[in-house]
Amino acid sequence: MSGVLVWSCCGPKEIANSLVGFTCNRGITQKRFSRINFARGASAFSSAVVAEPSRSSEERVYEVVLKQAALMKEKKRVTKISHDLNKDVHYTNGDLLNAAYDRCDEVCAEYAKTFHLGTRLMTPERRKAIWAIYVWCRRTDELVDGPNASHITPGALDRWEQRLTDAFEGRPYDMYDAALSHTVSQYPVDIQPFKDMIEGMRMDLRKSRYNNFDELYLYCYYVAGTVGLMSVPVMGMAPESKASTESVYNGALALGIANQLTNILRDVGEDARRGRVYLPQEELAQAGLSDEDIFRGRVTEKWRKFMKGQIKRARMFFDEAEKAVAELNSASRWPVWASLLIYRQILDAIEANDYNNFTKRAYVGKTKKLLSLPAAYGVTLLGPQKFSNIVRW
Ligand SMILES: CC(C)=CCC/C(C)=C/CC/C(C)=C/CC/C(C)=C/[C@@H]1[C@@H](COP(=O)(O)OP(=O)(O)O)[C@]1(C)CC/C=C(\C)CC/C=C(\C)CCC=C(C)C
Ligand SMILES: [Mn+2]
Repeated sequence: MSGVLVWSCCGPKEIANSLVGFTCNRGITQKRFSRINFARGASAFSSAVVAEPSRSSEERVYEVVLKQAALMKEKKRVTKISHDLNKDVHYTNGDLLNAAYDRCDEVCAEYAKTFHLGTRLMTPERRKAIWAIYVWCRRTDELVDGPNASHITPGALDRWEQRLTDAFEGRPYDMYDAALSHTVSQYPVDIQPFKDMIEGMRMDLRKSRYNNFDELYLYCYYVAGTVGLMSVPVMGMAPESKASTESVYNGALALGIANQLTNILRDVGEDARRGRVYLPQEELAQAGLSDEDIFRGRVTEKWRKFMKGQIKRARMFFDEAEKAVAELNSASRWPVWASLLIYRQILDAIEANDYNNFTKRAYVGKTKKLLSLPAAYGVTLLGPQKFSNIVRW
């Protein structure tokens, strides 16, 4: 557990020290080791740890985190803009830009009602930027998950990436891209997490099994951790925050990972019907389970025990994220708390379904979702500790 604390609370010097510690430890971070041990038991993983002399996914992702945090501190982007976006014809026409953001607003309201409601407390400029990022993410996800998914090739993803670069360089292709183009000209948002999300979609095209948690972690970073990294520069940190920018980025990354792990645990049956098993093969084997058990879809004692470990690990990522939310700009905290509280309840719903995630979909009902909004507001105002002392939840 101490490793987890190191991960989220230390400053750059301690992080650097802990990374040095790693190298001496055959390239395995104490953080990763502790995190996995916490959920699964040390012996189950020691062989995987020794057998992997190269850098772990967490270390590789952590490098991106450091880079993004440095960029936010410098308040500049790496990608060179070919010209001043604010002088560009697209942006001098305020009506067109407003229309572009309005379209993002509509998509967001349609696809993610509660989240959309949650963004209402953000400043108008920030919420428009978050909508633009949301829409780009949603469209990217739809490429591989939507109705045309079977036609999507690596070439199509390459073209999508080229379009992304164009948007970042001030050459938007359509209205939604115009909103994104404007957003990235206003906030220190870097292109790397966006490219990484597309990489996650490529991974989905070529891979349907994950050998171990290290592989799954990388996938989760690509498709969801990236969302956290994209959002922080827009949400902003609280001016009074004493936390390091790196620790806030780590929290944002953790929230993305937690959400994606939850998503995977919720969708085990649905994914299996599409021939996909995201659960780490080595962990399944360690629990005496295999793909066959998943395709058969019977809730056994072995399955329950296995799921308990997986849920525990997802909750650890949520806990890690929680610590960072309070460091965000106060106007941005509400939607983040709301999304955290709602998504975390999916894990409770899996438990309430007696771990039957083969044929029963764990979901958070409308009422619970709506109740999460005032709860999130309460936590935003009081902080999680004081709030839970007042309300038992
Ligand atoms: C306030 C807030 C939540 C802001 C994020 C807004 C945003 C840009 C969301 C984009 C989400 C999106 C469409 C991602 C594409 C890939 C994807 C679908 C990932 C899965 C999301 C869940 O969607 P859903 O349940 O609809 O899944 P299906 O497509 O139906 O399978 C993910 C599980 C991941 C989403 C990840 C986040 C919302 C991470 C949010 C983290 C932050 C906003 C950082 C907060 C900062 C701190 C310091 C904690
Ligand atoms: Mn999806």
